[in-house]
Amino acid sequence: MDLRGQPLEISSFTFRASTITTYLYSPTPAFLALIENIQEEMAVIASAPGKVLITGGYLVLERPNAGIVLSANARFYAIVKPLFDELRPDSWAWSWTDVKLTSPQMARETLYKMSLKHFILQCTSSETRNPFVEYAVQYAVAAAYATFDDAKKDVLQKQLLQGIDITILGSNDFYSYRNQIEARGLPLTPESLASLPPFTSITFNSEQANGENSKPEVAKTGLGSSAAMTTAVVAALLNYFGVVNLSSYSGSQHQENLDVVHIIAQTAHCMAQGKVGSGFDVSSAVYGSHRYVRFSPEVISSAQDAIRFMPLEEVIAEVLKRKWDHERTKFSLPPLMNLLLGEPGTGGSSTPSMVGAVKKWQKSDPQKSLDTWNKLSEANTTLEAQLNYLSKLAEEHWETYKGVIYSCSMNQSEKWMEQASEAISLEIVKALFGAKDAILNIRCHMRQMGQAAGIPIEPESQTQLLDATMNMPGVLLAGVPGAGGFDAVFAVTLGDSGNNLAKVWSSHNVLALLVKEDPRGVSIENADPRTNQITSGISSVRIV
Ligand SMILES: Nc1ncnc2c1ncn2[C@@H]1O[C@H](COP(=O)(O)OP(=O)(O)O)[C@@H](O)[C@H]1O
Ligand SMILES: C[C@@](O)(CCOP(=O)(O)OP(=O)(O)O)CC(=O)O
Repeated sequence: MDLRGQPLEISSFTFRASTITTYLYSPTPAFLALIENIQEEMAVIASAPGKVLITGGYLVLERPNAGIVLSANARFYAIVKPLFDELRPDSWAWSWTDVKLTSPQMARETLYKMSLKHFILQCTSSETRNPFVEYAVQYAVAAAYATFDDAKKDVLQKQLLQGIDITILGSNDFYSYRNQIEARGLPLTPESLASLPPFTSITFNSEQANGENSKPEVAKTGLGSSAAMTTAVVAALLNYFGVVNLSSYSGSQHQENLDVVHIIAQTAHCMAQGKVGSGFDVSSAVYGSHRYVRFSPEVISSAQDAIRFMPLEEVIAEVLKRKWDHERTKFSLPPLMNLLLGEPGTGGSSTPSMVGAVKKWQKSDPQKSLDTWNKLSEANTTLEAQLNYLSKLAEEHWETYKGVIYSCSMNQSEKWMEQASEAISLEIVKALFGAKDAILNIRCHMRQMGQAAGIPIEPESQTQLLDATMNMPGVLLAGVPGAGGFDAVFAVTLGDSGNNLAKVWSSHNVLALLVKEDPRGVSIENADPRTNQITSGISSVRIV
């Protein structure tokens, strides 16, 4: 069958891609031509979620401390396709190709030349650079060369000579639109957020990133746009080249594919950031919600050194072979519980400088800092255990669980005990209190850590907001996610109580975001999100 010129669906590519892997061990020229054609026609669209780290801020930087990370329905999209329709006749002699990166929300278009020998990108337009995407492209191409045999390398070479056209789009939820909402005279409500068009232009923070309290370049909510962006680009490229096939959702092959995406995205993200963080954000962008224990930093730091004297292809081959020992255990919120985020309008924080301050404090006061860390670790473990116990109770006693959660959702916690009429419901309420006490302990030790390190981990303004939030009917947990600071706060609410909380937040100038938990990790999309109209605002105007 001649497929030339025929439009192909992603689903047919999926089938072909798996067939490609099988047949390339003995490819015929006709078969290679067919593959080339299919790949030429295809745009690959990948998406990866943002995150909220609800326990484990700072501690998760050190193994074996765990962090509970929830992925969000806020997603970053990468659309990858050939830049030129046809191979130019003289292209066989080229030692470079073209890469175009478009970020419509930032009104940026950046052009690069990529060396086909070293896979290094050189910016040829004067536009601002995007190191996350640059590393993602270089490492994904190097990963393809590192894993392909000669026949596949030939196909890849031709695919690269067609140029790479990358478009990146982040859901509105990654960014703060408070200023636009205010400028349009709209109320500070989730409904106003939902009325914004999908992939609205991003507000740049007015202050320059040079002062000590410098704000990030864009007004963001703290959902980890760089990790989701890097992961989406890596996944789209690896799928486009045929290194992985992310379209099949189950089985050990899928897990292996996800692991390859994780290694390349994590390595690219670290290099772009110039530091090796815990990696929970890239991990949740790849695997979705889970309990995370970090990888040993050496798996990447050795690559950072090797890059100076080894060809990139060999460095990446080596990184792929290393023992990646990050742990990811299934975790999800118990049923009938919802994640809610509230943006207090204080502008976001710079995480690296806060991490630096905590590390400095650990060095200067090892005894006390260890004591605080041990207490924090204990409280984190308790919260996790209580939530897991609630999930178990829900599974074993669904009707009772449902009844208790709904009645507690309409009451402040001081009245929760009254909702328990027999042994099982009492057990459920006790576990709710166990979780609530644990988050209060976590907050207390986080505040102590902030005071000792001289940084606002839970600043006074957030303390007031969180205390008021925890006193609202149906609120189980509230806290500062991740590193804390002035980013959006989180709450976990019972039943439908999140709607009421959103209203109360609005009346206190706190904007409830449209973000919900969505356990899905990286995935391949079958349509451009701009035509598909995928936004959390459209999927739900209601909060919970
Ligand atoms: N839609 C986008 N297009 C291009 N670059 C983006 C986009 N969204 C975020 N970025 C870039 O990603 C970086 C944000 O990363 P970072 O400061 O680590 O924030 P986060 O905590 O959200 O990961 C910024 O440099 C920003 O320029
Ligand atoms: C301190 C940390 O443990 C958590 C930081 O969490 P955030 O969610 O605040 O992170 P950013 O998205 O980078 O702002 C550092 C780490 O684990 O890397």
